[in-house]
Amino acid sequence: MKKILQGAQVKELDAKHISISGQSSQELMEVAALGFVDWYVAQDQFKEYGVLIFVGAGNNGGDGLAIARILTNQGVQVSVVPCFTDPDKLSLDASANWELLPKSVQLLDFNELKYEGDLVLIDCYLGVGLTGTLRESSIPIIDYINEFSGPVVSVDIPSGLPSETIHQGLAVRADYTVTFAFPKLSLLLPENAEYVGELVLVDIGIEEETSKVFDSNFYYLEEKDIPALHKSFHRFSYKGDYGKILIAGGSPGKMGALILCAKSALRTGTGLVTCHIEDSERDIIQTAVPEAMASWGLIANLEFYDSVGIGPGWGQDGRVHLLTQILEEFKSPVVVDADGLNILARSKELLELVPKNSILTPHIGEFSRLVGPAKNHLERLEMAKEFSVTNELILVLKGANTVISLPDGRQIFNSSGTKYMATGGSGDVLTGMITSYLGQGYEPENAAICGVYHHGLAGELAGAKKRKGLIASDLIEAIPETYNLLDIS
Ligand SMILES: NC(=O)C1=CN([C@@H]2O[C@H](COP(=O)(O)OP(=O)(O)OC[C@H]3O[C@@H](n4cnc5c(N)ncnc54)[C@H](OP(=O)(O)O)[C@@H]3O)[C@@H](O)[C@H]2O)[C@H](O)CC1
Ligand SMILES: [K+]
Repeated sequence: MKKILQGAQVKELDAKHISISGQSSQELMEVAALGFVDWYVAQDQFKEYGVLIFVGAGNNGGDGLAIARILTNQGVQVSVVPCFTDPDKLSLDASANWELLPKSVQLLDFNELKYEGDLVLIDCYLGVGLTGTLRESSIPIIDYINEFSGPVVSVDIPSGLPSETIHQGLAVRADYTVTFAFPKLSLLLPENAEYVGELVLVDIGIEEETSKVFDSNFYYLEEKDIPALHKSFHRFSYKGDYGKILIAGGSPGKMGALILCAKSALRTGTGLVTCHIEDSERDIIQTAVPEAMASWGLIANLEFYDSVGIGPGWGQDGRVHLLTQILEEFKSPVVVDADGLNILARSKELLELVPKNSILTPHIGEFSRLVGPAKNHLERLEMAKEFSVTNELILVLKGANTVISLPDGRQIFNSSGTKYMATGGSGDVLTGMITSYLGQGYEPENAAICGVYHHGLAGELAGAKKRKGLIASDLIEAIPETYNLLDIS
């Protein structure tokens, strides 16, 4: 899994990579530029466009000059706007790429900018080398980029955006940010979403091993990390091997949440699902999910189950005794969501009963009730880490880049998902998936990671077809497709 380093560590990371690989820094810049161009030319929406590249004096500008050359050689019409006064002051690698710039590239003076036709503006003005507050002289350049009528693509980071913090001042507001090696932390903070646009990560061949020595608790979860975390089953496996799970949830008027949770657990691969419900609701569950069983009253034989999911659509009144029973009698990790979390938030004694390594899946509102209100996402991340470490629990903080906080202090940002997943029942589906993996015998950490990643991927697959018409049931239908896509059997 990729580590998320600080912007200031990029130079050290490059230096370490260069010493290990024997590649020069200019070659690394070339790899980055080629990676960008590969992504760019694959974008159908830009097919008929020329490009206007804003280039700064540092290596971000160097990337831009290399991109200008490569795109020109591929037949794209390229103009460059040098945002520096003296080419002699360019960084070493930027200067080398300045010399290599084809004569056919038009150089445009920023103060006399006039252009015609459909253009994509590529922002290679400032990268992670930005220090302190933006200088006066940068303001007109960034203002210009933000007033540009066409699409804006920022390279590595939107110019003016610091790489670790929440930003409120002036910075490029990009439609796309194509970042190299690893996503900078600021690109993952919801408060910065207006600057970042759609985030694309381009691998530049720096081995994960190289970043091992750097100090960071933040990681970025990608598709390539997932297959190795899955357990494999064989043809003699029987339904008991796939896990027997109990879901305690649902209440009159909120049976839908439980139904979604149970169905998603089945689609994730669970062999036997039992729903613990109120007596009055048994017809609903048996009709809606014939594959599931139902139980009611006190839970008779908790030891029969491999995992327990608690909370979807449950309500809080009259549930405390049942939650206490589960937490006291079920000694293995459980999954707690929704009203299960709300009860824990009210009763810290119950929180202490939650088995170690259990997985709690709050959205921001539930997080704020359970852990406390945060003034921003950075503070929330710090609180989440502290909560996980202190209580030895796994906390899945749901959002655009869901963050999994682990008891050893690591925090993993998920990369899969789509905006279309912000729909009722999406969280219930996630609970079903994580409970399912836990019941299949996955380590709790892997259950949380696989659940979160496949949930997001199901969202991408369903979202590609249904867009804003996506509903939670579409996510469930797309779970099997995620196994096909990742070749997981
Ligand atoms: N491993 C990788 O990810 C690679 C990244 N690459 C690219 O390199 C940049 C980082 O390049 P660097 O040269 O360190 O710095 P930048 O180009 O981002 O920025 C330097 C210029 O910014 C000016 N600057 C600094 N602070 C301010 C400010 N507050 N206001 C305005 N301007 C500022 C600085 O000016 P000076 O006068 O101080 O020199 C420089 O002009 C990374 O983001 C990637 O794009 C590599 O190409 C490949 C490997
Ligand atoms: K930039």
